[in-house]
Amino acid sequence: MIINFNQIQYNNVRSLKGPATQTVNQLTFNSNLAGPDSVFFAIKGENHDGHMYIEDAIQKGAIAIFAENEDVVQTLAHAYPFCTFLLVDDVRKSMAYFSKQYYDSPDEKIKTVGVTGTNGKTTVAAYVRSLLSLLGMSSGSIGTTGIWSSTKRIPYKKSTPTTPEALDLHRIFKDLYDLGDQAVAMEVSSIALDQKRVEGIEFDVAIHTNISPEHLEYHHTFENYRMCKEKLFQQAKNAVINVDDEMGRKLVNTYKHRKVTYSLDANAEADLIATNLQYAGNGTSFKLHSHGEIHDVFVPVFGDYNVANVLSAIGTSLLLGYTMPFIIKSLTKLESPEGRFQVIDGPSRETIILDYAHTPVALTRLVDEVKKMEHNRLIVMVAGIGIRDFEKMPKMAKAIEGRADEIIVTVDHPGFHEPSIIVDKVMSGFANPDAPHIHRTNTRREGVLKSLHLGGEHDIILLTSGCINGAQIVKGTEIPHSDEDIIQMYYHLSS
Ligand SMILES: CC(=O)N[C@H]1[C@@H](OP(=O)(O)OP(=O)(O)OC[C@H]2O[C@@H](n3ccc(=O)[nH]c3=O)[C@H](O)[C@@H]2O)O[C@H](CO)[C@@H](O)[C@@H]1O[C@H](C)C(=O)N[C@@H](C)C(=O)N[C@H](CCC(=O)O)C(=O)O
Ligand SMILES: Nc1ncnc2c1ncn2[C@@H]1O[C@H](COP(=O)(O)OP(=O)(O)OP(=O)(O)O)[C@@H](O)[C@H]1O
Repeated sequence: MIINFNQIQYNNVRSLKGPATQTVNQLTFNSNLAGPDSVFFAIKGENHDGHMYIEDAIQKGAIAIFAENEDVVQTLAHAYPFCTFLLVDDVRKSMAYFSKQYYDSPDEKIKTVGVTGTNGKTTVAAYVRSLLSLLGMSSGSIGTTGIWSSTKRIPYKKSTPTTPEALDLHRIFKDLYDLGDQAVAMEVSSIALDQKRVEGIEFDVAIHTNISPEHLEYHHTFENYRMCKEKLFQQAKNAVINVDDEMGRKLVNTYKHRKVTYSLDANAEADLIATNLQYAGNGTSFKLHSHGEIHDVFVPVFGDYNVANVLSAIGTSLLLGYTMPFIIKSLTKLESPEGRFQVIDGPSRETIILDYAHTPVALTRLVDEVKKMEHNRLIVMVAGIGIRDFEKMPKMAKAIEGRADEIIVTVDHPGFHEPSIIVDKVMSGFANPDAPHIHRTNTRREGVLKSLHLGGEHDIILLTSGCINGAQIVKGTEIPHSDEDIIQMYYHLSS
């Protein structure tokens, strides 16, 4: 594509050196991935300064560079006169605006729904994708479980665990639009908001599920974390807000556009309230109170918090113009994401539940819900995540202690850490770490096998936390891993 950099609109270009026009066929922020005719964005990261790799990118064929460092731009523009150099105030911001324009603003051609919150983003994005598609607005989704069109999973190589970098994001929007989808529900992490990955997008709907401490290794303070999440609502035309959450209640006061609020509290002031939640066969039934009317609803999901997540999808559909009777009818066919309260039946009538819960709050609520199901003994596996916040690990142990018959402690994604150090950190949260029903394992595979081994007739085996992209991240490498495969193999071998 021929680009005249003088005609591109981004708000922070300080100067342009070199040719104004170039033929561009690739965007990248990683010099190792630069190829002929690429645009390279020099990002200052936690470990490297992208400015150090500009020459590397040029050697590999980059013909335009976005950079913030004036001295570097001066020197390199002189050395590489065939290359275009754009000096900008904020490379990440420029990357977001440039990517949007490069792909012809695909975010404006489809409805965009952004989901933020400590717990529930993946679940809500999947519910919104499913509900909108059932209502006739074919919708994709973007997040931890991958990139999905309205009909299938699309095998992208992901640049990040949850919210893609801007240049991937706009390509995905374009691909979804080209596939005929009319909407996309995407997880928007606090880190993505901080790193301006969604800058320049005006969301049709922004959803807030809840907030509790998370990612403090990145944001350092809870206040920074909260402020990052709030940014999503400064770029949204409509909002869906959980008022059972403190940040949600504050948002309701500050957010001035159209909004739908939701709650599980019969006494709350909210547009959507679910009461009388009851397990019913393969799902949950409840009464939905909305503006003086009461509706009977059945939805094939488990867990009170998942009913709250369903309310956020209902709110989104209402804001996008659908009517309540149509929505309620469609909810009976709602699809859930994999690994979120995913139930597998074992051969001796054990119930194995795979659930991605990995924050102390999510673990507590998950165990509350699981205990409502009929069972003999409860076996719970918890995993410290090496690439996440170490401070939350002991709190995960506290959330489980005294609530399960057997506890297996293991590791997810050790990263560059020694697995036993991560296990020690989780163990430090138990009042009695030497109790005979608490077991240590150093890999997720061992943890799953130990849990299955301890399970018997009518037991529930709850395997928490999980994989990113079907893999365990070990020393920077993705090692393929699937709990489901291990479960299948275990029962096959022992039968
Ligand atoms: C911790 C963190 O914020 N990491 C992000 C950060 O990387 P970094 O600061 O380590 O980058 P760096 O290694 O210092 O390098 C700086 C720049 O130099 C470039 N470089 C480096 C070396 C080289 O040879 N050539 C080169 O061009 C790098 O490509 C990069 O652009 O900047 C990169 C470029 O923007 C991001 O892709 C990267 O996300 C990584 C992949 C990541 O794992 N992020 C996680 C923490 C994340 O974003 N998580 C959230 C939430 C997940 C959840 O749901 O809980 C998410 O949305 O995924
Ligand atoms: N609304 C909710 N409130 C509390 N806990 C929830 C809620 N929704 C889901 N959970 C719990 O949190 C776990 C993770 O859910 P989900 O993957 O949807 O969250 P997430 O925000 O996408 O997390 P991540 O970004 O780490 O993937 C679920 O498996 C469940 O145990």
